[in-house]
Amino acid sequence: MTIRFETKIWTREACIEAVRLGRLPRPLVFTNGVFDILHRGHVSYLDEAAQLGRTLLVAVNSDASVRMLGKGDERPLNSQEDRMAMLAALASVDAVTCFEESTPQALIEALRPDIIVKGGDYDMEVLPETAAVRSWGGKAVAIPFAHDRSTTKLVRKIMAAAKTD
Ligand SMILES: Nc1ncnc2c1ncn2[C@@H]1O[C@H](COP(=O)(O)OP(=O)(O)OP(=O)(O)O)[C@@H](O)[C@H]1O
Ligand SMILES: O=P(O)(O)O[C@@H]1O[C@H]([C@H](O)CO)[C@@H](O)[C@H](O)[C@@H]1O
Repeated sequence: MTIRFETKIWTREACIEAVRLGRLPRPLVFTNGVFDILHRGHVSYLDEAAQLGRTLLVAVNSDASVRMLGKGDERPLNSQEDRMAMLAALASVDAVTCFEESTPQALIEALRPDIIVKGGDYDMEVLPETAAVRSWGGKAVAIPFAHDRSTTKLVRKIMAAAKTD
């Protein structure tokens, strides 16, 4: 049987081509991140991001790219394929792709989204992505950090629970 949400997963090249051909209608909202253990903060933030435009595209750091970010030797816990599948299964997400670099800058420049979004743990004013999106008339939006959730906190909780076993 077909897993319907898997059609939302695009290679980088297919994604760029789909945007060029208007198959991912604008306003195009772009966000990126690791999304290692999906939590309520993520899904609320993605729902808010989707409401800013017509298409929400999520770019996930590849496993090699996550290792460049220094989040810890054990990260990512979930592979890029699994992280992309979890995101594609969400109603708020229209398309998912992956990037190999340590930042999404080159992908953003290729896609030229109308809006880029991060969570409120980022200061959009200092991100290089913000300067890029503004250069073609787009906007950078921070969505308030919500529910006091993070993958790091969940990992700590699991480790603490394992120690008391
Ligand atoms: N609780 C939250 N509320 C709003 N946005 C969030 C929240 N947690 C993460 N985000 C946003 O989701 C995107 C992906 O973040 P990320 O996967 O780094 O989340 P995280 O749970 O904080 O992970 P980690 O603990 O590994 O840093 C980022 O743009 C981040 O700002
Ligand atoms: O999941 P994270 O750690 O929020 O994702 C990172 O975001 C960075 C951000 O866009 C600041 O430039 C990005 O550079 C990094 O590659 C991760 O996607």
